[in-house]
Amino acid sequence: MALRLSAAVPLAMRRLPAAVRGVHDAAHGFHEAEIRDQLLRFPGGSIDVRKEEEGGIAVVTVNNPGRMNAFTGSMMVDLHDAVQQLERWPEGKGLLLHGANSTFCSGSDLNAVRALESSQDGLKMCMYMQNTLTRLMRLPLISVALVEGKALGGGAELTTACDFRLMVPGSQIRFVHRHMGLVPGWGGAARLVRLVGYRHALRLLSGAEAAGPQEALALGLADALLEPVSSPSSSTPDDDGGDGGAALRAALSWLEPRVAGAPEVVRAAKKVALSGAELPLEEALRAERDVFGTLWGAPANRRALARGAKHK
Ligand SMILES: CCC(=O)SCCNC(=O)CCNC(=O)[C@H](O)C(C)(C)COP(=O)(O)OP(=O)(O)OC[C@H]1O[C@@H](n2cnc3c(N)ncnc32)[C@H](O)[C@@H]1OP(=O)(O)O
Repeated sequence: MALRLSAAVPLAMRRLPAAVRGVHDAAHGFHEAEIRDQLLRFPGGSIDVRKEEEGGIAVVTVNNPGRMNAFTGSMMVDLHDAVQQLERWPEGKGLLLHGANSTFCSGSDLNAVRALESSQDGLKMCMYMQNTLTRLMRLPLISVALVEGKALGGGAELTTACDFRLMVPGSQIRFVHRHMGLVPGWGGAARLVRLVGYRHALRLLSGAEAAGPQEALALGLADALLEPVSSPSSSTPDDDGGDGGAALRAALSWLEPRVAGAPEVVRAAKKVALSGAELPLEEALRAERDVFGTLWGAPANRRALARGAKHK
């Protein structure tokens, strides 16, 4: 019973206010409304969100194919709004992030980069994107980046904000920042180190090396190599009839079994894993206890007991 009482305000929610908090706020000199207005002066492309209510999966498309899905300023704002929308989707379980026209994303739109050349403007954009990608990472959804074609610069950073990366043959993740006289600024370096370890991260960053599927798999940067099979009679929305649609279907097939079942259970799995990744051990244990307390004896747990579930 004590567990149930303490679960009334789960520690995980207090310590990981995942749904609403980024990293930077006014105390750090960051004023979101101000940079938002500035970014909206660089329009083009869109971030499209399609929620599949029945399966609880949202498909998010980075859509600026004329510029290899580079991020314009308005797309940065769109991504922020998409994440905010997904934070307010209690039935949501999964997120599939991909690029239009079978390529992932070529990073910042270089036209916007040139226009925002002062270091102050660059820092504001950096903090805006760090906040958005941190909130994306902390969504209570199991998230997957489907990498087709190239994920370059900020595009490579974006993949690291997802829980999993799936790659197709010929695709690559490449932190090209060094060639632009930069380092990652959207949180990509910090997340890359956590994914592949310090040495591999430093090698990928300092050499601006492209990681294809095999290397990415070996490093633990990618989680699976998809071998999409085209099907002319697909019913997947947004299916272009080519490999893009096939890759999307293959990625959904990978994700669906991982988000099967009751939303509260899937979301709880994400919460405890995230607590383990982000918090010191004792806090993570307390957070895990609190999340556990919300599920023990709850409907999904009772249904499983009633059916006498076996796990062969
Ligand atoms: C956070 C910091 C960062 O993101 S720094 C990294 C910024 N990104 C880059 O430097 C990528 C630059 N682009 C490239 O290397 C190539 O365009 C890549 C993506 C490899 C594609 O090559 P390729 O298949 O030959 O196509 P292409 O060069 O003809 O490009 C097609 C059109 O797309 C455009 N494009 C591409 N990337 C960007 C970008 N990041 N910003 C703005 N526009 C971009 C190209 O300029 C080209 O446009 P156009 O057809 O010439 O009008």
